[in-house]
Amino acid sequence: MSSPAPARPRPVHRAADLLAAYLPGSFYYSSARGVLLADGVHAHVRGASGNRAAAAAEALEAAVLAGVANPVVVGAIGFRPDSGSSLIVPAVVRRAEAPGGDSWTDGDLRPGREETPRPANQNPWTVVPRPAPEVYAESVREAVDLIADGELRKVVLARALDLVGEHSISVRDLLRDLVVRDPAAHAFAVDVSAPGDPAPRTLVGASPELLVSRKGNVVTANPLAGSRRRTGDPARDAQAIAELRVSEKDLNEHALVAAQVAEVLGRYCTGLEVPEKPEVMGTPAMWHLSTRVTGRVGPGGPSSLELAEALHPTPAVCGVPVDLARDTIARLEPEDRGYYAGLVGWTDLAGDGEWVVTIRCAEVSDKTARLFAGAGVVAGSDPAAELAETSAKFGTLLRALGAEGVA
Ligand SMILES: C=C(O[C@H]1C=CC=C(C(=O)O)[C@@H]1O)C(=O)O
Repeated sequence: MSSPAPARPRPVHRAADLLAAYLPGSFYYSSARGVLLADGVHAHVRGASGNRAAAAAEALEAAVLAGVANPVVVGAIGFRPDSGSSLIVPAVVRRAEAPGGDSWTDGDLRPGREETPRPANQNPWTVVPRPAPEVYAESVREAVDLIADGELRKVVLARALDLVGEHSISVRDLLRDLVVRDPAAHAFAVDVSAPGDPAPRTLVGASPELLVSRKGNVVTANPLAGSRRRTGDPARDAQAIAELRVSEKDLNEHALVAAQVAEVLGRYCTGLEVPEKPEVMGTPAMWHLSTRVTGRVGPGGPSSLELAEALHPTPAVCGVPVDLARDTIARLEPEDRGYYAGLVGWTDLAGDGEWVVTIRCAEVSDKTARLFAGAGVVAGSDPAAELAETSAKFGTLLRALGAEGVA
């Protein structure tokens, strides 16, 4: 057996250089905390649902013994327990830490001097909604009836848009566009190609929702639920924010997520802090109710991936009670979610890492992009409003693809 490689100091990289260095097949992840760009595969991490943190820990230890310095596990896990996962120990990892420890200025992440982002993927698109919008609205109506009748309290129903272009989609340009438009988002690109795929498949997106991060002994989660479209018009946006703060329906929808996240983290953390009332956070496309939950874990405590597996799926993407919500989703949604509503991120040997909820994303393969967006259905949900909310959520990806307004 070889002895562990001595820890080497990490070279310093610029965030913008790492974004520019992304190539198809790389793993890219950026957030307020830093940028991680990974290339090549040292080892694949297998493991069934609920067991992936243990498989990741084993793979990291084996990587150290094989001489990999500072190994990490990176990748994505699908929505359903039997969905695929794409987790690896990469051969090469380059990182850039955010300058102040926890936030970027726009300029840190911009690859060039370009001020106004313009979609680099100029494709004439054919758009196919799955299902048709009226069928989605009908399924929301059915879910509202189920909620009125029985045990189901919340279910998140999603719909998909398939965009087909005339030429191949550049994932590199799409990723760059997403990062430039919203440097505060958790932006990612993950190769999720599976055997038999006719072309490489990449999961790419800009999620606003931190499932969980661990940095040293500090654990943070940032559940979101309860939404309004962001229009860019100051008066309408101020009204949307004011409405969101007092909407009983949205506060109830949000409270279910915040309570589940606090309950799960409470099993692992001490000193849990859960603000009493949510705040409103904004992305370029949406306003969301947001609760930032923090706590601490002891030495040898759970890794970020163990915490993420315990939290997944939160009622931000599934529902309450979870099994009934999952069954309802399987029955009412015509398309398999794949990686949408799963998790994307990284974890290291010390257990540090960051995992986000896989929303505001697309699976891209050659000329096609499949986008998903969902909305939380609770008592009192209006099918037309939930449909409009999913259209607004598609905005993040549609703008970056130059296809705004097709949803
Ligand atoms: C399920 C999605 O968003 C979640 C995150 C924020 C707000 C949500 C909502 O208000 O329904 C959703 O729970 C999505 O973007 O596809």
